Amino acid sequence: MNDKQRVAHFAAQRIKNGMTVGLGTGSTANYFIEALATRVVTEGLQVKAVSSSVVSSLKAQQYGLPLLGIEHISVLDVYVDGADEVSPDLSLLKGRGADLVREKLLAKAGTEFWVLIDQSKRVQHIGQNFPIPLEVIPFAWQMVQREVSQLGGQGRLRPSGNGDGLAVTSHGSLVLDVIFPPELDTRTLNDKLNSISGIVEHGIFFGLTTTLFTGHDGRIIEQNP
Ligand SMILES: O=C[C@H](O)[C@H](O)[C@H](O)COP(=O)(O)O
Repeated sequence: MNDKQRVAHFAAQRIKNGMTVGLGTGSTANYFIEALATRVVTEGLQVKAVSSSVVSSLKAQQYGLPLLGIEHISVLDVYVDGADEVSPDLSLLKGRGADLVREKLLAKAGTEFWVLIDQSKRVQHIGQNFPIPLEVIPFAWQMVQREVSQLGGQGRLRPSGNGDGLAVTSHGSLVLDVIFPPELDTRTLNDKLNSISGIVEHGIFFGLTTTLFTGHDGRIIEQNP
């Protein structure tokens, strides 16, 4: 078992009977879905799941987890997902995939938001290893690019996987991957990005994590903000 599998398994043991659980997207979220489904089968655990992407829906379906459509809920007991970066104040960078909109909606709808990572995701500041993904309304991308450049951001549209087109998210947006000056603190950047018209959603998850579980050398470290 690697650290991602171990942390996913650990979090799945924390789910209680009757909970509505949001399922994240990515390899760690997939391990969590598998571990949760195993409890449903072996222990008769009763849960309802809401998925953040087509991929996690398919995974949940494959394991027989009962799914609710996101349009049918307004609140969750817990949302469980991975992250691309986590800073010491438990801010996150997410969105290397294409499911940012649903991921942030579910993170906000969760009474709790559990973040599952291995040690490689720990950073000193958000944006250290990856640009910040901004999901933008396609016709507004140049206006958004101009606004972020006034904050010192250097952005380019994300190419599609094969490189001969543009990446389109599951929400139908384009993605501007933007590198911001490191001295711009996460809270300020989060506030500024929230206020730019044309940005549908962005990859900074500020003040949302309720518990961080880190798998590190076979141990689980649990932290609250
Ligand atoms: O959009 C992608 C999500 O933010 C993932 O949670 C993130 O990329 C982490 O993925 P993984 O668990 O595969 O490292």
